Amino acid sequence: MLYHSTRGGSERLTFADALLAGLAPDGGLYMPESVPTLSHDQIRAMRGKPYATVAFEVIHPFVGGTIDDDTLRTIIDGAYGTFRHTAVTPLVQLDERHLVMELFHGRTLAFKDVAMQFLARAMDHVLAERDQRATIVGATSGDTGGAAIDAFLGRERTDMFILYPDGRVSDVQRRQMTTSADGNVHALAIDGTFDDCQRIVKSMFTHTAFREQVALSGVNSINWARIVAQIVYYFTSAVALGAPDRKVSFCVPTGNFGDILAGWVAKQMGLPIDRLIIATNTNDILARTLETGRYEAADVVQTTSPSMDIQVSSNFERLLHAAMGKDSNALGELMSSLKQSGSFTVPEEALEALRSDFSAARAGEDAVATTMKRVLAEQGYVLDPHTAVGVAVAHHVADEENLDPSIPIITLATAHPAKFPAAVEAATGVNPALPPHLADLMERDEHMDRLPNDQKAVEDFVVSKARIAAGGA
Ligand SMILES: Cc1ncc(COP(=O)(O)O)c(C=O)c1O
Ligand SMILES: N[C@@H](CCOP(=O)(O)O)C(=O)O
Repeated sequence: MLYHSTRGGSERLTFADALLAGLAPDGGLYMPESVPTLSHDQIRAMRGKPYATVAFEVIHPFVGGTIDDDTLRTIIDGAYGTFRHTAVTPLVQLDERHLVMELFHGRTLAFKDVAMQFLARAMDHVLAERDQRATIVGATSGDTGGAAIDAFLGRERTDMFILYPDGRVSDVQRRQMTTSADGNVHALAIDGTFDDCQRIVKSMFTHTAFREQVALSGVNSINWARIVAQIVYYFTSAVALGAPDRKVSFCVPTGNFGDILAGWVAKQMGLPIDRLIIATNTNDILARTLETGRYEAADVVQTTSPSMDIQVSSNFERLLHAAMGKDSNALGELMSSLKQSGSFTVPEEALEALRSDFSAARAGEDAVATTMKRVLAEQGYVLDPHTAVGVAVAHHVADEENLDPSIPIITLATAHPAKFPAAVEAATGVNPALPPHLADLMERDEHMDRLPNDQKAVEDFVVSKARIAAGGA
């Protein structure tokens, strides 16, 4: 199993190399040369198995032997042993047709924990095996940062720098990043949006001298290993509802397009998924793209679902690459157009391919608040605002597109309501409590560095702090 860049660079990497590399030097994202498939018998046999067992079966073919089987099992067991629910990602029925899959039982209360706990252990293993160090730089709109800092806590082979948009994350999210006891972790408040943070991080990967000087690595969903670990819960949830003998649809609160891309890969692997529904908040670039064929960035609007306040969805490039028949040159032209003019037009054939798998809609702020209130009143269940975007869109698309009512729709519950208490309380009157391990979060001391929205300033900071740049072993 080898990986290549969406932009067509000639290098072919193993899973372990792609894991450390993060983003390709040509600015593209790594993709497997082919997607492994699972037969219906293999999928059926997943029923009733523990999450970690299914995780091994799904992840194993992508790893291609670059991590030995016993170590891979240990990594997976360790990762999912950190979850507070034995099912890891349990399903909750909202009504006859709609369910939510709770992805927030990990240490930082967001779906990012599912993949990050795997990624940190896998990366640590590969670095130890090679006796190497790495400098991790990541961009976050709130959740990836906290999850990465927690998962890499105390790992001696990495220094971590997390860029977040100053003033645009919730207090709980910020404190999960700024109260780490680990001296190798740096929370950087950037004077800009998440898109600015992500642009800086991605440009660092194409700055060869810097990349090599600090042995740059990434933990955002531009790293293929993140996607792989996120594929697993599509399988566990679908088989719990009768797959492969029954189809399931998924509705995914979407920003950087990593989570829903994992669902699309699950479908390529043979999981019978009916619709993949992209749910956006007011920052609705993906919903507009599916409707009009124009990918057109607008100014980011701050919403009550801040982790989805994103315009440039990195993983959309992976989907476009497949939808355009892996034509890296044509894809490269679209990406240049995006860089120069902030927009591009999806070729007609590719658009048709996207529409055959995906539906999309947006939920504005009123719909989000109304959905939180309604679901509490009708089902006694408290949604976080991101999940509420998903539930609102799932209902809307089911009605609008007249979807087959016998096919259940699972909305991914991507965060715990306690991460966004102000928005939840304003909509429902309920003030959700943090779990015991975070009970003193709001009293802990905070440490962060404020930096301008400028790649050079961030690179200089990283070089001045990263132990590898100072010749650390
Ligand atoms: C709570 C929450 N929901 C949804 C999303 C969107 O996920 P993705 O970026 O994978 O599309 C994010 C951030 O990525 C998030 O933190
Ligand atoms: N919503 C994310 C944005 C980054 O997403 P990633 O999945 O690419 O790491 C966040 O909360 O940071």
